[in-house]
Amino acid sequence: MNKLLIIGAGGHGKVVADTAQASGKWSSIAFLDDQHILKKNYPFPVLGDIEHAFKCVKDYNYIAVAIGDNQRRVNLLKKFKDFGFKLPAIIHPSAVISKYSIIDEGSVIFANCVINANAVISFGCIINTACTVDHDCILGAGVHLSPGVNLAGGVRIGDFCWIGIGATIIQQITIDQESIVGAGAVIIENVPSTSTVVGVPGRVIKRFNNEV
Ligand SMILES: CC(=O)SCCNC(=O)CCNC(=O)[C@H](O)C(C)(C)COP(=O)(O)OP(=O)(O)OC[C@H]1O[C@@H](n2cnc3c(N)ncnc32)[C@H](O)[C@@H]1OP(=O)(O)O
Repeated sequence: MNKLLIIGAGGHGKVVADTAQASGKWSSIAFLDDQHILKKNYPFPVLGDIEHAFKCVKDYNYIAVAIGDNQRRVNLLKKFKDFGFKLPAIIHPSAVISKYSIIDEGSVIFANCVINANAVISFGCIINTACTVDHDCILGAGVHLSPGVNLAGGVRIGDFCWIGIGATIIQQITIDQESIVGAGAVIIENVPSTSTVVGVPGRVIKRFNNEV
């Protein structure tokens, strides 16, 4: 039977567990969290801290990392993969996924998302509730689309970008790596790497964590 460990028992972890359970692919689901003493009243057990994973590989063959920090999530996924865990793509049954799209391992796709033809969701992405990713979009590793993000056709998003809740990105735009798009922004021009962009239309307010 397939058994799933989830690293991180916070809010995002709850939704990952709920999504995994809804997908019906796991006979057993449990969490690991470094603050496991605080995590009572979860519908799934919290077995111990994150290091405990290395003792669980014989009992739990799959692992998901439910940590919001994009770089840390990807680093942990790679570490657990090297150790012998399988990394599932966890997809809610209400999501509509084109058979011509690619969803890489370690990614999660929550309820009511639509992923259209030729889209690529790379390693360790979070496609949060009710996002649409249209045809030919390419998302790098560790991208997080917050709830309700809409990407038009052919959008490219670099590694470790975070796109805020309700943002909209028009067709053929490139958002370079490690950038942040603010909640509700409408992006109509390419965004350079390590930028923070907010507003309608989007404007860069920070680069390399400094004001511009
Ligand atoms: C399931 C989940 O919960 S997933 C998580 C969903 N959450 C989100 O999507 C949150 C997205 N985060 C944001 O939008 C944030 O405001 C960020 C990341 C864009 C900016 O955060 P910070 O870097 O801390 O910027 P800060 O708060 O200092 O704001 C800087 C300026 O930008 C403005 N600003 C910040 N965010 C926005 C926004 N989304 N739209 C318009 N203006 C904004 C601020 O008002 C401020 O303006 P001022 O200088 O004129 O006062």
